[in-house]
Order: sequence, then structure tokens, then C-alpha cells
Amino acid sequence: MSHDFDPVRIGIVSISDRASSGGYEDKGLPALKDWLGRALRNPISFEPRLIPDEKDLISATLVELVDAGCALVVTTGGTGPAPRDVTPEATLAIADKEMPGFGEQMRQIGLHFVPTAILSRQVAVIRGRSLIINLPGQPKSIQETLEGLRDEQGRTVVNGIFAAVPYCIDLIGGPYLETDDAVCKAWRPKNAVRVR
Ligand SMILES: Nc1ncnc2c1ncn2[C@@H]1O[C@H](COP(=O)(O)OP(=O)(O)OP(=O)(O)O)[C@@H](O)[C@H]1O
Ligand SMILES: Nc1nc2c(c(=O)[nH]1)N[C@H]1C(S)=C(S)[C@@H](COP(=O)(O)O)O[C@H]1N2
Repeated sequence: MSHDFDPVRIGIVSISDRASSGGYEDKGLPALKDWLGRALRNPISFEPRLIPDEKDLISATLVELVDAGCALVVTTGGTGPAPRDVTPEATLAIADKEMPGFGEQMRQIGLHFVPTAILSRQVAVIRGRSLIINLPGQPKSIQETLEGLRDEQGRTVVNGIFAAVPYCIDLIGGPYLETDDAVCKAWRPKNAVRVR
């Protein structure tokens, strides 16, 4: 029984004072586009935003993207302990529900790559029918966090968080997301899997 892939709108938000003011080239949005484009088989329309570390602007941007119909919004940057790092506060300020499992797993994954992963205060939340996830600002942390880590034989060392994203979006009434298993195998309970 074949079916068309559901289209999905995804907000991608790079939060960096210097990248947004031209101090350096933003690598966050291209890295998010690249990974999500490889991982998902659904047709994606991206809503990209490049903004400074301003709490009210971050919150307003997230609300705007949810209202525009993004089933998923992924941010990068501003999760650390520095005074200007306010992405988690801005995200929690507009949340209906926090999803603490994501933050717990994201820091576990990060620790396989850098001891300073413990410094990221990243959160994930639900607002309306949208899942919002914070990733750290280091462009390489995007793939690391979403995909996890495999050993040389291709065995999973640590699961990336994206495996749980499609089922989470099912549960909040969003589109049915399907992944390329070579990049990331989405996990759903058997009764939630659509036969292709
Ligand atoms: N959007 C980005 N594009 C490219 N590199 C980035 C980006 N965000 C962060 N980085 C890199 O990761 C490092 C650590 O990220 P961090 O979020 O601490 O940036 P930052 O230096 O605080 O940025 P800013 O102060 O301009 O907001 C940066 O020094 C930079 O090398
Ligand atoms: N997977 C992963 N997580 C990571 C990192 C990384 O390189 N990879 N960098 C850490 C570092 S050095 C910091 S300071 C925090 C916060 O980064 P941010 O302020 O750029 O969001 O994320 C951490 N989490």
C-alpha cells in the first residue's frame, strides 16, 4: 500500500550575535538544512531565521514559526552559561510542555564528543502542534546530536535524538515523518507504523 510522503514545514533558527551581525559566516542554517534534508524523505519547506541572542526576539521568532505551521522548529546556539546565552529561557517562556528526555539525551550524546557538553542547557518543548528543540551553537554538534554516534562497524554507540522526533510529531497531530534509515532510523511502536 504505497502512500505519498506528507509535506512538512520546518523552522530552522540560528542564534548568534556574531553570525547575525556578519562577524563570521553562519554555518548553523546550512548544517541544519543539510542534515534534515538527508535524514527526511518528506518534502520539506524550510523557514530559516538568523537572529542575535536576544531573549524576546528568540521567543517571538519561535511563536511566529509555530503559528506559520512548522511541525518542527530546531534552534542552534545560545545554550551555554555565558551571560548572552538565553535560548533555553526564551524557549521555555513560550512552551506549553517541556520534554525533558530530549535535554537529558542530548547532553549524554554530547559527552561522547566533548567533556564540555555538560555546559549546554538545551531544552525541547511542545507549543501547540509543534516540537521545538535547542541544539548547541557548534555547527558540528548538529549532526552529532541529531544522529548520534556509530562505531567503525556501524553499530550504534549512542542514539541520536532524531529517532524519537517522528513519533513525537505523530502524537501532537503533525505530519507523518519518514527517515532515510542510512542516516537515522525513526522508531515508532508497531501499531503506529504506516505500511509503505
Ligand atoms: N552560527 C554559527 N556559525 C558558525 N559558527 C558558529 C555559529 N555559532 C557558533 N559557532 C562556533 O561555535 C563557537 C561556540 O559557539 P557559541 O554559541 O559560544 O558562539 P559565540 O562565540 O557565543 O557566538 P556569539 O557570541 O556571536 O553569539 C563559536 O565561537 C563559533 O566558532
Ligand atoms: N554534541 C555536542 N554538544 C556540545 C558541544 C559539541 O561540540 N558537541 N559543545 C559544547 C560546548 S563547548 C558548549 S559551551 C555548549 C553550549 O554551546 P552554545 O552556547 O553554543 O549553545 O554546548 C556543548 N554541547
